[in-house]
Amino acid sequence: MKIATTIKEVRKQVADWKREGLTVGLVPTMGALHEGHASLVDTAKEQCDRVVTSVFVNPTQFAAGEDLDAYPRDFDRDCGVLEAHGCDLVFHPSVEEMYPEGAATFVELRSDMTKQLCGKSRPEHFCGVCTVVSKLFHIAMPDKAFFGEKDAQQLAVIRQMTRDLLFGIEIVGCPTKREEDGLAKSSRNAYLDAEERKAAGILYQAICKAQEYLKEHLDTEDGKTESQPVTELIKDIIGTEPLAEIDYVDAVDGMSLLPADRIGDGDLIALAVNIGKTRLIDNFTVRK
Ligand SMILES: Nc1ncnc2c1ncn2[C@@H]1O[C@H](COP(=O)(O)OP(=O)(O)OP(=O)(O)O)[C@@H](O)[C@H]1O
Ligand SMILES: CC(C)(CO)[C@@H](O)C(=O)[O-]
Ligand code: BAL
Repeated sequence: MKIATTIKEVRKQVADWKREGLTVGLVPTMGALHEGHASLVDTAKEQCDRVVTSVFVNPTQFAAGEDLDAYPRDFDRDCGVLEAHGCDLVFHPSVEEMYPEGAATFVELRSDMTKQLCGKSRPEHFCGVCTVVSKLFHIAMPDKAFFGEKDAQQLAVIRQMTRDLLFGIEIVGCPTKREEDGLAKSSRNAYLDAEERKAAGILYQAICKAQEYLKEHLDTEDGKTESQPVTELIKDIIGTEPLAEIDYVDAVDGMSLLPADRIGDGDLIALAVNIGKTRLIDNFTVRK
């Protein structure tokens, strides 16, 4: 496995691969890798001849006061994980490499999609994500790029940006990997102390109850049901956990991510919950 810190090195390696007729998959990450990230690399390996993983904690997607400085970083450990999963090239640039002095161009998706869900409490976040992902696409020029469904809004935003900017890259969504109690794996789980970690299980418990509810309540005629009882059910369950503070529990259209009064197959229920100081997100797609 090669390690590159400059754009030039990545471009040269990718150009060599393309000359040989090999396909390239890109897995963008912010490091502190866990089995969720590893599953993205595994899927990329299955679908592409060569896999590039970026490890870059992107400052522009963090607002002032968020956890940019505290965000876990352990590049040596990350390299061990990536090597074990057959990654071919790791791109680990400096902030100056990705944002050269004076860089003032940003990529912004001007649609209500970025104003829903996490966009309500993180209004600048998706602009930072779109900007860095565009840069990574230009650098690695992948055939396919792999993103987790845990970050469902990010996946939808990147799909639209990729279409709008004519990147010609296939975006592949990958299922959420979970801990034994169902908690979605996340780099930020490392912030939780033992008591908070136990409390965090409430998110998945609420999701499972909501899925059970939906199995019984999807209308036989149009395959839909009212959203509010489902989101209220989730809120009530999470409300039983004293360490949990809800940011949002929303039901949205699966394509536009706009609020939906009635939901059915393909729509999304997404939540963000603070456990102590740690903000956790999770979601599921409604299935008939
Ligand atoms: N549990 C998971 N299962 C599958 N993919 C995941 C999981 N967690 C993160 N990913 C995906 O890995 C990619 C990189 O995510 P990132 O580095 O932000 O990790 P993270 O664990 O989501 O961190 P954070 O704590 O910041 O949310 C994203 O596409 C993300 O959706
Ligand atoms: C896509 C991404 C790597 C961009 O910094 C980040 O938002 C993430 O890790 O999900
Ligand atoms: N996985 C999303 C990265 C972030 O929360 O900044």
